[in-house]
Amino acid sequence: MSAPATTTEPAEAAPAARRTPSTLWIGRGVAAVAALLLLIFPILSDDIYYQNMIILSLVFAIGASGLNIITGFAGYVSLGQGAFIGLGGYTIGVLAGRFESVSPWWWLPVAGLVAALVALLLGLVSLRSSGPAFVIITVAFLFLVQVIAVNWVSVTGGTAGLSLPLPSWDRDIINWPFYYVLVAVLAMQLLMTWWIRRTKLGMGLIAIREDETKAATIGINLPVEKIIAFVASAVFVGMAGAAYGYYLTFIDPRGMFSILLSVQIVLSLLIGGKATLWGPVLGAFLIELMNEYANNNLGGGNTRLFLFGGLLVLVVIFLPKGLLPSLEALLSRRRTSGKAGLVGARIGSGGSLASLTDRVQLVDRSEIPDRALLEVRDLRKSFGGVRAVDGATFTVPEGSITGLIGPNGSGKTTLFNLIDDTIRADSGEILLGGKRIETLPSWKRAHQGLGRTFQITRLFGEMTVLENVVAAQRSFSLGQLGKIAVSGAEARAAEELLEYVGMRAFRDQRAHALSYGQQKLVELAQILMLDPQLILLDEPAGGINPVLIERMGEMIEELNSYGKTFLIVEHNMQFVLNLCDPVHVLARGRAIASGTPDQIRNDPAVIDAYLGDDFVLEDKAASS
Ligand SMILES: Nc1ncnc2c1ncn2[C@@H]1O[C@H](COP(=O)(O)OP(=O)(O)OP(=O)(O)O)[C@@H](O)[C@H]1O
Repeated sequence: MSAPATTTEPAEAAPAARRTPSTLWIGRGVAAVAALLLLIFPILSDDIYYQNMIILSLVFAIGASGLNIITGFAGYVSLGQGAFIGLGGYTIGVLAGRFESVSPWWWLPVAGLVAALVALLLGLVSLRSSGPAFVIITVAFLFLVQVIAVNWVSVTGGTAGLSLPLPSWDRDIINWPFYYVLVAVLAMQLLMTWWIRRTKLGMGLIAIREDETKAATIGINLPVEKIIAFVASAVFVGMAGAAYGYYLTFIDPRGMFSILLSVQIVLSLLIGGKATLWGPVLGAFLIELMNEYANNNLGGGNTRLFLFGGLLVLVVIFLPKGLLPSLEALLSRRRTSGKAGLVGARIGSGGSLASLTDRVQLVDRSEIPDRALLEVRDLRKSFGGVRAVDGATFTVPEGSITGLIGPNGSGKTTLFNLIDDTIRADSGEILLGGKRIETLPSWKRAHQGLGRTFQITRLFGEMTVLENVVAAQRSFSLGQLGKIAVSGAEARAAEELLEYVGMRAFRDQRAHALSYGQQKLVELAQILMLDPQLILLDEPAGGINPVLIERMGEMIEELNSYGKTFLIVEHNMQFVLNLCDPVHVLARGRAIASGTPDQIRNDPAVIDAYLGDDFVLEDKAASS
């Protein structure tokens, strides 16, 4: 067992993406003071006006922090978040009216459950739509629940609304229970957000936001993770809605399902900063200040819709990241200005596979069965009139490094897309280890042992290098999703793989800051996290320097010596012919030749369709 070769020491790094301990502690200090002030405010001041303002801020903060999970993390923008406040309000309103002897507080968890169930339905919709279409659906959803509340008069009271029981406690502390219940719900919401961000689930959601198709190829179970995110984004919001409804003592459909409430919640999130823990809370308090200003000085009512709608547009254009991330970026710029950081740092010389502890299964080559690991049978895919893959049939023997070559546009990348379900085939069969996989979604194919890199790398740009690797999910279980990803065993395995590809020193850099060659290495580490049986590499030597091409070749050979099977698309003929056996040649979407590198070199059909006479002359010159 050889020791890992040394890499660029992490100590040299000036990680831009990671917060320094001082910034972290300043942030924690500010949050602790704010939380303390929030807790003692009703004791310090009995001013009902300010208590009311804080209560509304807390409702916005819970709504925005819930929204953060689907919008900030998973990238699904919803303008219907206010509906969950309304649903919570109506749950308590209806139940408190029916069961007068029961304290209304008991209906809070029920309100959370109702919101969660409705969110589950919205989550199901998200499986079929995304982007602007999804935003429109969420607005329609908001109006739909409002229409139901208006028309289901026997339950909701229709436009006449519902009255709730008046608080039974001392008038001196009339707001306290509402205030502290909302503080407690906010604390639970924030705790859940903090926990999700640290888990495999959180990594999966951010990966979905960054590139949903790619996320599926690294084993992220899109349907389940999205639905969990939707439910998590609504459950505490429903509870907050119930507390808010009880606090108002009267609810009606116009107030509880107003689009203004949803706009204010979205704005709170966008102004404070998506995908941050405290951004939505900061944003909520700022929005409530503006709310009060608009009510007192601008006439309230529709003026507020005009004000907040306009503000929404301005924030999207001029403050797309929100306050907290912008502040963090500013501090990071000041901290790193004039320092070289990792720019130009050498890629590490890499470690040894044998030093990896538990992630990659090392196989004795003599135990590899003599069979085809991948079989592609009569696969077809057309784009309009273009038959990109037209009856491709070939096999990849287990334990081989198989090459797939062919002219530009011959269908190689499309074939990869069909094999990993980035695109669904029109017809044909794909077998992995003897099992049909052509009807499985991408993430299930990844769990069956398929890993794939892309011709133009597709890392998750806003995630750090380490997060990119740790996001990959080898299998699926709810227990797996709850695993902490940013530290512990998962992070250790990812670091080992980064060490192996020579990129450990870059672990805290955001992926978009890496060079193309560095991204290729991280993408390789990312799919190794899946411990795949079959690795599809799309142009691994394309666009990188000769030293890295050599290192890439060495890693492929070493991984292969430990039992990994490869299918490689590559235009660098020397790279393919030195490394691969067998080699398949694709032309016009079908395999026209297969054989050893020597057979391919000398096949007249291949020379005619792809290699050309120049290649034959150059190849002869190189070998003489
Ligand atoms: N999404 C798409 N929509 C329409 N046509 C497509 C799409 N993807 C691929 N094609 C077409 O299918 C054919 C095969 O493309 P593909 O990218 O698979 O070729 P390739 O062999 O990988 O090429 P290269 O070596 O240049 O990467 C091309 O004619 C291409 O224009």
